Parts: sequence; C-alpha cells; structure tokens
Amino acid sequence: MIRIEGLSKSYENIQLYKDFNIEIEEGKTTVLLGASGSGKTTFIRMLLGIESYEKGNIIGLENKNISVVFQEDRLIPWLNVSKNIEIVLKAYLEPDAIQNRIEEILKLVELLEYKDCEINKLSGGMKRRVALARALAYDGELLIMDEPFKGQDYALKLRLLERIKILIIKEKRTVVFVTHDMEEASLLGDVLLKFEERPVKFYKI
Ligand SMILES: Nc1ncnc2c1ncn2[C@@H]1O[C@H](COP(=O)(O)OP(=O)(O)OP(=O)(O)O)[C@@H](O)[C@H]1O
Repeated sequence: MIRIEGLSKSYENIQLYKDFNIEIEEGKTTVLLGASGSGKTTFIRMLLGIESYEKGNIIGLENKNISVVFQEDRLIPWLNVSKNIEIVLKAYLEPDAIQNRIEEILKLVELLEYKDCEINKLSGGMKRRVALARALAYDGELLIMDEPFKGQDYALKLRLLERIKILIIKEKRTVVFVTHDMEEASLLGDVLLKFEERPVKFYKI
C-alpha cells in the first residue's frame, strides 16, 4: 500500500492540496481523472519526489523503482528507438533478455519495425509510443502513466489498452494512470478516482 497522509501543497497563492489523504493499492491500477488544472500531474510529481510540498508524508515508495510516462515524451533524441528502451533495462537484465524484452514491448506498441529508427524520424504519436514502451519495459514496483495515449488513433488506442491490461495483470504491476478519458479509465482501471479542486478532494467512481 502506498499511503499519502496530510499532504499540503501550494503554488504562489493557490492552495492546491490541503491535508490530503489517499491510499494506492498495490497490484491494482488506480486511475486519476479530473478537470485540467485539478492537480493530477502535481500529485504524480510529488509521488516521484520531483515536486516539493509543505506538509505531509508519502509512505511506501521509499527505495522503490518507479517507471514513468511523463506528460512530455522525454526521449533521448540521439539514440534510436531500441537504445532508448535499452537504457532503462541495462541495470538489471542480461543482453539476451534485454533484446527479448525490447522486442516484446515494441511488438505491443506496434513499433517493432522501427526498432533501429532515429527518434527524430518518428511522428508525434510514434514518439509517444516509444515513451510508453520504455516505461512498460522496465519492471518497476510502480508504473506511472500521465496521458500515455496522446496522439494515438482510436482503433490503435483500443489495441494498446487491451495488450497493456494483459501485461499489467500478468506482471502484477501497481499502476497510477492519469487520463481525461472515461473509456480509457474504465478499460484499464481497477479503482477510478475523480479529483476535484481546490483544495483537491477525490471521490470514487
Ligand atoms: N510550477 C508551477 N507554478 C505555478 N503553478 C503551477 C505550477 N505547476 C502547476 N501549477 C498550477 O497548479 C494547478 C494544477 O496543475 P496540474 O498540472 O497538476 O494539473 P492537472 O490536473 O495535471 O492538469 P492537466 O489535466 O491539464 O494536465 C494548475 O492551476 C496549474 O496552473
């Protein structure tokens, strides 16, 4: 269980979070829904330890490995598709296992034939899928995805959702997934939470 207790966070004169409490269940996919600007990305950044907060505790993430699809792709432009993924696998897999994992995940996101392609030669939606592939490939204790399906056509998105659901169940992943899309949320999520501002409150859907 990841527990957030008594969290308070403000930006200048906006009190975004005030004594906020939430529990995230392990082995489940928790979806964060809510209007633009309600504080979902800030929440994720606080979980990752890259955003400060005034008060509160985040318990259960100490020394955990987290894989992330950020709102931005954050790919390394001078490495090809395969190398962008390899970089996160090197620390814990042998070369053969790395290649197998890269192929498995690139197949999942329908980019296997682009494995040696330069990042700059990909479309925006394809870059997004490389970012998604990199996060899925790394078997962290928590997977965070912030709007991972941006730029995908509808039919492809449904195929991705179906395959990711299978992978997540097979690998017993704990997932926090941010989206505005109710269909994505209900296809992938176990627990659906709607964030409301301000300060942030949430309710289960
Ligand atoms: N670095 C910052 N400085 C000042 N205000 C910020 C900063 N980052 C976010 N905010 C404000 O905090 C609020 C929440 O932003 P956040 O990005 O967490 O929302 P969100 O729910 O993720 O939105 P979206 O769905 O559009 O991504 C917004 O009002 C935003 O303007």
